[in-house]
Order: sequence, then C-alpha cells, then structure tokens
Amino acid sequence: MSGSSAALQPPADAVKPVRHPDAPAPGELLGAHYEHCFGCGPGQPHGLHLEARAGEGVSLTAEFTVQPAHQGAPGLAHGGVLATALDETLGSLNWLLRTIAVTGRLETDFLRPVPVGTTLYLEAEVTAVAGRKIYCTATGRLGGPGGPLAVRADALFVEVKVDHFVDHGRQEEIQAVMNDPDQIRRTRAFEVNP
Ligand SMILES: CCCCCCCC/C=C\CCCCCCCC(=O)SCCNC(=O)CCNC(=O)[C@H](O)C(C)(C)COP(=O)(O)OP(=O)(O)OC[C@H]1O[C@@H](n2cnc3c(N)ncnc32)[C@H](O)[C@@H]1OP(=O)(O)O
Repeated sequence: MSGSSAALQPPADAVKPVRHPDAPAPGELLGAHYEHCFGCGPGQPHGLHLEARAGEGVSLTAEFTVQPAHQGAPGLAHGGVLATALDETLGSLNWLLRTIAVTGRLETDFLRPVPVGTTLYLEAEVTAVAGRKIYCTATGRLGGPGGPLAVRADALFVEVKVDHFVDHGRQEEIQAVMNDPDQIRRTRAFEVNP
C-alpha cells in the first residue's frame, strides 16, 4: 500500500518551491549539518553517515550503506533506521531552500527488505511550500539509481527559527555548538538570507 494521508496534501494556496540562489550547485556534496547528527554526522560511530548531493531545482540524491549496527532482523536493516535515512534525506532538502525546518510528519512505505551491506540510493524533492510548511517526497533504491524500489516516504517539514534548538536542546550541546565558529557561521547564513 502506498500514498499519503490528507495531512500531507498541500493546501490550495501552496506554491512551487524556489531554489535559493546561493544553494550548492547540482552535484555538490551538502556536507553534515551537525557533527553529531545520527543521520549525517561524521562524529557518530554507529550513525548512517549519509551523504547528500544537490540535484537540479529543489531536489537531491543521497547514499548510505547499511552497517551491522543498523540491523533489526538478522542481516536486514531496521525499519526505523530506514525511516531515519528518509528523514535525513528529506531534511537535507531545506539546505537548497536555505530554510531551517524540522520534520512535522513522515509517512513511510517499506516495499522490500534491505540487507546489511546494501548501499541505499535515495532521491528526494520538495513538491510544494505553503507558508512555513514544506511538502516533500523521497524514494530509496537498492544498489543504485536503477535498483529496485525498497522504501519511499512523503513528509511535511515545518520551518523554525534557530531559537527552536536553543530553547529545546540540552544546554551542554547547545553551548558546544555556540562555541564552534564554523557552525555559527553556517547557521547565521540561513538567518540573513531568508
Ligand atoms: C546557536 C544554536 C545553533 C543551532 C543550529 C542548529 C542548526 C540545525 C540545522 C538544521 C537542523 C535540521 C535537523 C534535521 C534532522 C532531520 C529532521 C528531523 O528529524 S527533525 C526532528 C524531529 N522533529 C521534531 O522534533 C519536531 C517536533 N515538533 C515541533 O517542534 C512542532 O510541533 C513544530 C515546529 C513541527 C510545529 O509547531 P509550531 O508551534 O511551530 O507550529 P504549528 O502551528 O503547530 O504548525 C505549523 C503548521 O504546520 C502544521 N503541522 C505541524 N505539525 C503537523 C503534523 N504533524 N501533521 C500535519 N500538519 C502539521 C500545522 O497544522 C500548522 O499548519 P497551519 O499553518 O495551521 O496551516
């Protein structure tokens, strides 16, 4: 079964997404948004280490290789890990809009089992924007762009201010980020280029 619920249907006043003029060029790696992110951070030993690359328009591709630490059933990826890969890929789209946003709703179809050792090839695009609401969709294929479709998702992201993280994140990590000039520079770029 597939398709998304009414909550993921863009409203009548939704518009097409607009790629930000300073978005990374098609083919460029986006890089991790946070060193300790479970989805993309290089500082997470058991994380997904997902790598996303800008595509045309407001789209991107990403890859992640399923490790033994990602198992649910023996030799197979855990469904929650696959949902994380989709969530991370969809979240990365916001770099192309230059918007900071968090997942409000994520609907996932698991179509085929994904064995350990598989490289999951993901494609995602923003389909519509309505105010703070960003509607997007993603697929994950086994082995490469022409591989069998294994997972897919539709999601709604909601734009937030940096305050969202400052107000809700544990102070220890927030302070560490605030002391990291690279992270602050990257975050500020989003604030001054709405
Ligand atoms: C100096 C420090 C620097 C820090 C720098 C950090 C930089 C980081 C950069 C990038 C980070 C990106 C990280 C990506 C990681 C991958 C993505 C994730 O996993 S994110 C984690 C999981 N998600 C959450 O934890 C959200 C928890 N939820 C919330 O916080 C709120 O519920 C939130 C923000 C989503 C909405 O709350 P409201 O109070 O702001 O807004 P309301 O009015 O409730 O919603 C706005 C609109 O959205 C709809 N909406 C909200 N949630 C919905 C839902 N679940 N389903 C359908 N519609 C929903 C509402 O109906 C409303 O629509 P209408 O404007 O009335 O038309």
